[in-house]
Amino acid sequence: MLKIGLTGGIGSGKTTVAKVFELLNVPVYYADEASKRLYHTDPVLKAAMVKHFGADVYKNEQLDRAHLAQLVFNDPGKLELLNSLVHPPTLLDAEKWIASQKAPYIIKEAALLFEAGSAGQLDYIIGVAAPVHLRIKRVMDRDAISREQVQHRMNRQMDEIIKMRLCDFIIHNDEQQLVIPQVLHLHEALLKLASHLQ
Ligand SMILES: CC(C)(COP(=O)(O)OP(=O)(O)OC[C@H]1O[C@@H](n2cnc3c(N)ncnc32)[C@H](O)[C@@H]1O)[C@@H](O)C(=O)NCCC(=O)NCCS
Ligand SMILES: Nc1ncnc2c1ncn2[C@@H]1O[C@H](COP(=O)(O)OP(=O)(O)OP(=O)(O)O)[C@@H](O)[C@H]1O
Repeated sequence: MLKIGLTGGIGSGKTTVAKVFELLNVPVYYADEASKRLYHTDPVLKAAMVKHFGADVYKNEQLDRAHLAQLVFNDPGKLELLNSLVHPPTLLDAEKWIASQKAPYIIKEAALLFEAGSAGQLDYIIGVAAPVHLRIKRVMDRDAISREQVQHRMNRQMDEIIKMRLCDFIIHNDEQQLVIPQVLHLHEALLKLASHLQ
């Protein structure tokens, strides 16, 4: 089974692209969803979160994401600490999920694939690229947040050009090219690559 990473900067369209792969019956692991689950189900992570970020990161047993985002995206040291707490259990969770799958190939979708050190888990990486102005606009519309809030997160991620250079395949999610034909083309190529492994 081939293990494929799917990454891109904030608002590039990773999740949108991942949903198209899911329609083609490709199992997809969403790292951001997994980390949000682990904040609630992993007692070691939960205790560390309370210890380092205070009891009010949880409200009625639910992680207060807006509060945590406010804390970490304005303070690089705090973000580094959060990453060091949540990325290792997410990597482990992904490994377990991958081991439980049966398919020609699976996809792991993550914004911070390179930054969190999970690229080594994977055979090939797909990058989703979109112009910065479009990424900012899409996230502002999707999350009803300000340009500055999007920019703060963007500033904490690897430069898009460097990230795309590290990828094996690129899907262009701009206003010129259609996404679905690109995904179909890549799906055929990945199935072929996977068949060589059997
Ligand atoms: C701080 C949290 C709770 C805010 O939650 P919120 O629902 O507002 O954002 P969400 O998780 O959906 O992230 C939206 C986008 O923000 C960007 N982003 C999220 N975490 C980070 C980070 N640690 N560094 C840089 N960018 C990030 C990504 O582009 C991501 O796709 C959350 O982002 C978080 O737990 N982050 C740390 C875990 C992580 O690194 N997740 C991202 C991929 S695994
Ligand atoms: N080709 C497109 N045309 C129009 N809207 C799009 C397109 N691709 C993505 N979007 C929209 O842009 C927003 C961001 O896309 P998506 O959530 O897939 O990005 P992402 O890379 O997963 O973002 P994040 O890093 O914040 O998790 C969503 O609201 C999505 O519906």
